[in-house]
Amino acid sequence: MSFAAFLLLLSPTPQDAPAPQPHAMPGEDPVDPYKVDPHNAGATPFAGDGMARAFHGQAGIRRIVDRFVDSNFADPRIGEIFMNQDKVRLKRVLFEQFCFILNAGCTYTGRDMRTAHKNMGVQQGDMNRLVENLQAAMHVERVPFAAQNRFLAKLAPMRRDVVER
Ligand code: HEM
Repeated sequence: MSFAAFLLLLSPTPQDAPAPQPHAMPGEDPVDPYKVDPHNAGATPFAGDGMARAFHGQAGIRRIVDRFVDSNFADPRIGEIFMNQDKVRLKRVLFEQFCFILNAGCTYTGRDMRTAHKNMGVQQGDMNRLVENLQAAMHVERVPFAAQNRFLAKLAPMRRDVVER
């Protein structure tokens, strides 16, 4: 038997394999189906390439998102909300969202903010803490302060879809 045929034997049959999620990366948990729409990102992108440059392009955005997500998971105040959530997916879609909004050349394929944060019980204090973690990650990447604040101002209105009252 050829090596390729042997591998085929080992692979799960189509009936066993869960339906692949469009856009998902290896290691992600499946999520309930939803419609992919750029509006799901919750904000319109900046014009021009100034913001993308301030964040050091896709590589810089990737570093910020990785650090930001890790700090949220490790956070003594809000880490509990992230516990048992899919970090692989969160890093991917959050990168897409930031990259899309910063006009750095990405499409957002994640869920809308209301659906993504439904029944999570997020309070205003949690949101403040998350913003502090984002500020710290942008600071490490040396994003100029004015650009940090322009970006935070884009995210601020999403509060109404994230925070529960
Ligand atoms: C403007 C503020 C926020 C933005 C832009 C944002 C963005 C996102 C995005 C893009 C996703 C992934 C959506 C998807 O999987 O399709 C997500 C999921 C998540 N967010 Fe946020 N988020 C915000 C605030 C918060 C806050 C304040 C918390 C809690 C302190 C939080 C906790 C989570 C958790 C735990 C998930 C994972 C949900 C899951 O996998 O089912 N988020 N968020």
